[in-house]
Amino acid sequence: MVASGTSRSSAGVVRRLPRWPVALAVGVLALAAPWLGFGSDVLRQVVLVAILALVISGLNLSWGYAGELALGQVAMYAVGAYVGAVLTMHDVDLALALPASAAAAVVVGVVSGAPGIRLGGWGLAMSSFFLVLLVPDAAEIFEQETGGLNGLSGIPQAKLFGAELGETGFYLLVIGCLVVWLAVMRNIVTSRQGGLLRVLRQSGVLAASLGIGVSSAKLKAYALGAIPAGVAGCLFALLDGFIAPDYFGLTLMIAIIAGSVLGGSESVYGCVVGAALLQLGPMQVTAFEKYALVAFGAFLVVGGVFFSGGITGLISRGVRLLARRRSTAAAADRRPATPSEMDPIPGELLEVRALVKDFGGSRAVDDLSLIAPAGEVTGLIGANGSGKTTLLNIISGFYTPTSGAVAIGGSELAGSGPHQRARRGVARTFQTPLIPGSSTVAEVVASARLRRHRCGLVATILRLPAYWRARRDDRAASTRALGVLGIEHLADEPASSLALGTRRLVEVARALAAEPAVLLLDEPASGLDEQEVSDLAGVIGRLRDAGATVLLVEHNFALMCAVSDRIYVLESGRLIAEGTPAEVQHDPAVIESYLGQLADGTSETGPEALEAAVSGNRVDSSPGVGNE
Ligand SMILES: Nc1ncnc2c1ncn2[C@@H]1O[C@H](COP(=O)(O)OP(=O)(O)OP(=O)(O)O)[C@@H](O)[C@H]1O
Repeated sequence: MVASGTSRSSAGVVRRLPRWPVALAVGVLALAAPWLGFGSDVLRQVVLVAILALVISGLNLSWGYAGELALGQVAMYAVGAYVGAVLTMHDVDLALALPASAAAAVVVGVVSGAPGIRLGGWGLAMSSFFLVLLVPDAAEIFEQETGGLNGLSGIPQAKLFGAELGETGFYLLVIGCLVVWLAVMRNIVTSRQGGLLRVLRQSGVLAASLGIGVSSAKLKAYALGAIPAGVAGCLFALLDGFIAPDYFGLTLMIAIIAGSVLGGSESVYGCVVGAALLQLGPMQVTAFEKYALVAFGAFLVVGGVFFSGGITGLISRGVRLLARRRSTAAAADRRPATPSEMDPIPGELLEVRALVKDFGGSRAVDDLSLIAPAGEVTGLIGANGSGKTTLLNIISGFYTPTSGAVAIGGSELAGSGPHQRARRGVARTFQTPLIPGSSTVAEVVASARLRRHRCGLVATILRLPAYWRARRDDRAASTRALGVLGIEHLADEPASSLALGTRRLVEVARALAAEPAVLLLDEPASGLDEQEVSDLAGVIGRLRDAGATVLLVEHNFALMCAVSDRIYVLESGRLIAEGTPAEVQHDPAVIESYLGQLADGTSETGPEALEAAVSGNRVDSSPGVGNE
């Protein structure tokens, strides 16, 4: 079953080297600091770094990993601080006050984030920005509890399980919270949930096509990021026994973004680096306060321009370079190895009935009916703008048809969105491969399994048996899918660094790993060289032989004729011909449509002429989901 030549590259080995032992060693060292002779001043600075790191890590989760810029961390930090302070003043133990602060931050995050996420685009960034502006007003409205603009003083010393913590105890608590949170975050981002976040960041369209409910997944990431902010707020309130709305303003918001960019927003431990740089650097200078906004803005620009990926990204790149990643990856990204056998694919009948799609006044699909049976390749050709991608977008649920129906296995899919269609078994590739930037090939393929064998957050964080089962299942499925395409040896390579042809194969492997009832291939040969097209033809033929239902949209007429059992021809959204490749090649309507009558009244026929005509019509872009 497994492809030959599958030895792992040294780059892959380096990528998989765990970083947590280094982080754990730093954590243990920090915990031991009170006994290593450091004075109160130093310990206080470490506490401030840890608190800032907690807030930044929440932003990293929603922005760095899930790609949703949310500026509300400061507001959730403030909520945690006020809830923690008020509860402590009412003699509530920290064992309760800390989770309550986190919970309050999550509630505020969800309530304020939901509308922003639903709005899409910059909706969350805008709504969370306004949330930060509301902090002083909220403090004034609840003046009796919060002390209003003058702040809240007299917050007593923290008690944990009834015992006063003292300076050392409080220090250990703060560092302990950071260590535990970073362990939780690491377990999240190195799991399926992490894969889900990366898919979300790459593209909502991709996420939906993999069966992920985009809005709820984004909201979950945002809510998760609120937890460390709420905890940090509670700890901050107890540090000096005083808080005021001034502490939670725009300057801190910019500082947090700068810390995230500098440390590395797509990194678990980058938050500590970013927080330490800010806290131990500019925040120490008293005169800095006056120019803080400008300075943090400058950090942001410098970080964004010179270290995309932040300092931790820089270190990772250095380590990979040491392992001579470039040469190894180049060697690995060669032609596919001998593919392994394909398991049977339980394809289902796809039916499109009298479909119409209007965009404003223009009709993109006009009364189109076709069937794609299991165990066959059904081809769809047509000049640019003839409605092929629109049809794929309707089948996969991204567009709602004006009228008509789509059915799989005899049951209609009316009213279901793209993620529901994906769950029903519709898998697709895209004209431009959608591959999350920082994922390995194996992770990209395994992302097709995110909706299967659900493994909850608790099982993921605590590494319960359900987590290991899901992980084994994912690995086996991606190994199988990559094996049948002959690219299993690339499993640990960064997927986005591969050549276009290989990325297309990775997309097909991802679709295959979803065990699709219907497989939609949108121009898979575009941009491939002759050898790659021939490899692709072999793969499509084997998909058909394994029982898959394949609907192939392609401009490469030779490939279309070589692999299709039946071809449908579109012109301006209407079906003008259908039949076997031989029938279509000689169909007068097709010849007329692509070639027109020649000057001498004759017409040129055959696949070469048609292919030339179709390719001649080709331009590279048109609007719509498929053209992302
Ligand atoms: N989201 C949209 N809004 C408005 N018009 C659209 C949209 N998507 C597609 N169209 C229009 O519908 C028609 C069919 O486009 P479609 O992309 O489906 O064609 P196609 O056959 O896939 O072309 P290509 O081969 O270039 O991908 C075109 O006139 C296009 O401009």
